Amino acid sequence: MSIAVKELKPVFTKEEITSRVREMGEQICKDYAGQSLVAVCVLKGAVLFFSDLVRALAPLELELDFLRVSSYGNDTQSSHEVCFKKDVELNLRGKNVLIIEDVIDSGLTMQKVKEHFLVRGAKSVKLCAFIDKRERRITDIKIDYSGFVLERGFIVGYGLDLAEKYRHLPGIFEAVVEESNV
Ligand SMILES: O=P(O)(O)OC[C@H]1O[C@H](OP(=O)(O)OP(=O)(O)O)[C@H](O)[C@@H]1O
Ligand code: HPA
Ligand SMILES: [Mg+2]
Repeated sequence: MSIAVKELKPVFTKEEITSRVREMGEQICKDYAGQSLVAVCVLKGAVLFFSDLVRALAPLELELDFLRVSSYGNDTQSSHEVCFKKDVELNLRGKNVLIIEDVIDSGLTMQKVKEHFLVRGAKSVKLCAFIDKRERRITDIKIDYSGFVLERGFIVGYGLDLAEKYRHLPGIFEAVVEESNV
């Protein structure tokens, strides 16, 4: 199966993203005032959102760490197999963990990652996702902080990829694709 991108339709501009990230940062700072926190970036997709958001959390006592999981490969559909490729390095026992993710789609990735941190002894695990995409959800994962809700559409940019492309774009776009068996 090959996937060709026919068009990139603008969904959120760089300015809309910046303003929403600032609001999310203010809310998280209020909620965690006086507490320490480990912010975990879920690589690769969350890398741009993470680096913007943590700078909006400057008043908090924060540690940063990175996890790498993958389930989409080069496709626009989840393989339903969440493959852990790199674990966090900090000891999470007794810590407040905030998972920072680019998109929740089926919810499978976050279901597995949340369970993983609870097993590692975190005191609390909350989820912050920039895009909450609803149509393909098959879990009842709770998103504690979400940037924007979308019903459908495979999106790219601001860290999100299609077959590793488009992650570097500062805005978010819907990739209109054509699939063929050749
Ligand atoms: O809710 P789900 O259906 O599980 O989809 C969401 C996950 O899929 C993407 O990761 P991907 O497997 O593409 O890896 P990547 O972050 O390296 O792009 C995205 O970054 C999320 O981690
Ligand atoms: O819409 C999406 N775009 C990019 N990666 C994704 N992973 C799950 N959903 C998406
Ligand atoms: Mg991806």
